[in-house]
Amino acid sequence: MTSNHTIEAVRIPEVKTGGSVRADCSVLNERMGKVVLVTGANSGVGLALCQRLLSEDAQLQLCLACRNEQRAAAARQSLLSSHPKAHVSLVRLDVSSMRSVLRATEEIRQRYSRLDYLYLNAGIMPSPQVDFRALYKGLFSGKAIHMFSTGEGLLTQKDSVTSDGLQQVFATNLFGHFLLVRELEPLLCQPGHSSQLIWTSSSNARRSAFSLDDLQHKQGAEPYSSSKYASDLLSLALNRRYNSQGLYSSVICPGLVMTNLTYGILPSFFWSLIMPIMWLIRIFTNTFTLTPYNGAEALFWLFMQKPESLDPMLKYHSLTSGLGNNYTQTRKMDIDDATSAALYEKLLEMEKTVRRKLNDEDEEH
Ligand SMILES: NC(=O)C1=CN([C@@H]2O[C@H](COP(=O)(O)OP(=O)(O)OC[C@H]3O[C@@H](n4cnc5c(N)ncnc54)[C@H](OP(=O)(O)O)[C@@H]3O)[C@@H](O)[C@H]2O)C=CC1
Ligand SMILES: CC(C)CCC[C@@H](C)[C@H]1CC[C@H]2C3=C(CC[C@]12C)[C@@]1(C)CCC(=O)[C@@H](C)[C@@H]1CC3
Repeated sequence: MTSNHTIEAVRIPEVKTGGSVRADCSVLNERMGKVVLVTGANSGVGLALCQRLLSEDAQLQLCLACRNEQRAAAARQSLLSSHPKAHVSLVRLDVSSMRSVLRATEEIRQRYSRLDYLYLNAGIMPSPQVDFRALYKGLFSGKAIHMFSTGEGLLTQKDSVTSDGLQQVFATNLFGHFLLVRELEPLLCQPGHSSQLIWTSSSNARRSAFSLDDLQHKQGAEPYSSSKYASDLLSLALNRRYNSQGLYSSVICPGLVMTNLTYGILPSFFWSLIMPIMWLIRIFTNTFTLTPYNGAEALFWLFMQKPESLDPMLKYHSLTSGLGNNYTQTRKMDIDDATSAALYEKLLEMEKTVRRKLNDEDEEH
């Protein structure tokens, strides 16, 4: 990781007109009625992002794409209780099921004529196992900070297979989102408009966990790291493919955040117990953002950027200082065009196979 840049979150500029203060119209008009779709919006970082977006822009058309109707309705209710006039709609989407992606995107295409932001945030880390021996060794290795900010060498997961015959982690964290983007292309690539794809990746993404010969990570024990590295590569490929049509893709890492995902690693009472230690570690790494609000910092920061100004080789990290101040910092990703293009080709091939399989199944019934 090289070239770090710290960036403060910017707010809509205000201008004084005849004694009254109003928001700069040129900026505001650009944002009015923007359509934002967030996957995995019913909890954690996704829900915190939605709260922050509505506090920034009351005119947003926000669509929460979630797999569980009850949890989605509860999230919508909590957003409406703090923003009663907000436009918040729901769409049922299980990103790990390709049939669900096709059904949801059909509905989204009927509902909206364009999409300004697509947050690809839903993600899983099933049955995580912590290697406590590696943790103990890491403490005295001189690489403790790196270990705490990336979790490198500390975690393995147990994967399973979906009804489409795909690896669950790959299908959820990457492939379902890839198909989502492909299906929503007409809404994202509108002449005269620019749109943003924003992936919730991770600093746990590691080149050595990923292989072009085993895209789905069937053979390893780190499907999470592999899927997040694949999302970094895919984001670059999407930029190469779609920038000329006004579509821009970026990746972020929210830092270590206390959410359902981390409560799957260690129980919530244990995290609460070691909270003072984590505040202490935060002083040295700033990557322990800990709350969903803090973790959503980079997602929120990107919302306010001109996408043309973003560098496709950088990852945007949410960071929180020892004093609790949030900021976004960029770090260069360990990715290259050749691997990214090769992954993209393989995903297109896989897409064809999946579509063929679904068509065959439809014909059989
Ligand atoms: N927490 C952390 O420390 C870090 C998290 N991240 C990433 O942040 C993202 C958000 O996770 P986080 O907020 O932490 O955890 P949460 O578990 O709180 O949020 C994950 C969200 O994804 C949804 N989701 C999972 N599987 C599917 C699916 N098949 N279809 C649709 N939605 C699905 C969940 O829905 P449901 O409620 O139905 O399960 C939930 O809303 C993930 O991509 C994660 O990898 C990255 C780095 C660190
Ligand atoms: C005293 C301690 C803080 C003990 C906790 C040890 C480990 C369980 C954590 C140390 C670093 C953590 C970490 C993650 C999970 C939990 C740890 C390994 C992540 C891998 C979670 C998901 C992500 O995407 C990463 C950004 C996290 C990196 C740090």
